[in-house]
Amino acid sequence: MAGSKLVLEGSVSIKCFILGLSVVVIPLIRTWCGHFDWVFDYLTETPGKIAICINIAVVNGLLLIIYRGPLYKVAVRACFLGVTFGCGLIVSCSETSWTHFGWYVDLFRCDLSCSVVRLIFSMALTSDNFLLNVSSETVEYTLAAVSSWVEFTVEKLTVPELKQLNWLSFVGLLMVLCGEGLRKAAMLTAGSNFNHIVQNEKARSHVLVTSGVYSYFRHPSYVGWFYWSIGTQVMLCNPVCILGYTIASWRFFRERIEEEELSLIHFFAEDYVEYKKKVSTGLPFISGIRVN
Ligand SMILES: C[S@@+](CC[C@H](N)C(=O)[O-])C[C@H]1O[C@@H](n2cnc3c(N)ncnc32)[C@H](O)[C@@H]1O
Repeated sequence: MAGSKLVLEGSVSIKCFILGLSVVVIPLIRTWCGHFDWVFDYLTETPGKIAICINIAVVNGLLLIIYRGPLYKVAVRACFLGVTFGCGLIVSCSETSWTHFGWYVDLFRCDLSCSVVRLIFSMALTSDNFLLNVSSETVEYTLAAVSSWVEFTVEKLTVPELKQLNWLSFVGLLMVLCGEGLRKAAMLTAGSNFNHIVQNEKARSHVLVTSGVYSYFRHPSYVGWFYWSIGTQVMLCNPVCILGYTIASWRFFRERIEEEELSLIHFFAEDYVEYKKKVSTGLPFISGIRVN
């Protein structure tokens, strides 16, 4: 029963993501008749904006007719991710000084819309998995994202040359891709033992994972996430947010690791203590919970 719900929600989210992504067709139709470099201009011109608004309204109307209740929530979120991913793609492919911002939007969307990967892990694919629900952590996440957009825009207008450091943006892109790769590798390795909410009670099926990426770092997904978040700001050449994200993520993971390791020692006792002795957390200056 739960399995069929999972497959249904998974297929709805994929279909709606693609439906939202259809936004890329609008400037492409015009591009086939003209030059590519005005694709971005088209997005910012009034006819382009109207065409995109009409596209979104039509798609949303379709979703309202087709889906009801919780399935509509899944559909509308997946579609929203598709639309923003599509807009990011258009900006990334255009000859504009906003290209790096387009990369950022797409990589950010990729992270949020990893419903396909989550399907592989057989996790419950509810609207929670899009990480767009309002919880205190999501508010902080949104604040962090908004401050990076504000910094990017302000500096782009006041010190535009700072946003043209292509080599730095490539370093950031590399950090984002490697971080995301490590995080996904951790999820794949841990399988059903990987839970987005730190567990306080041990499930019967929960076993200690020490192989694969877990043999290099005790917290590979947090290592990946840490460098992914800083990488997004390096990519945007945002000096203030690079510092802010580094401090905020470091403090967040230090606390989270201590909380998580307390439960893990409770669950696996000596086995975890032994594992802790052999493998480091992977995060700079974070050693995890102290064991006497
Ligand atoms: C979001 S996952 C993060 C896992 C790990 N901290 C990482 O960075 O890859 C959190 C869940 O993973 C579980 N967990 C963490 N390390 C584990 C391990 N080595 N083996 C099995 N479960 C683990 C914790 O009990 C927690 O519920």
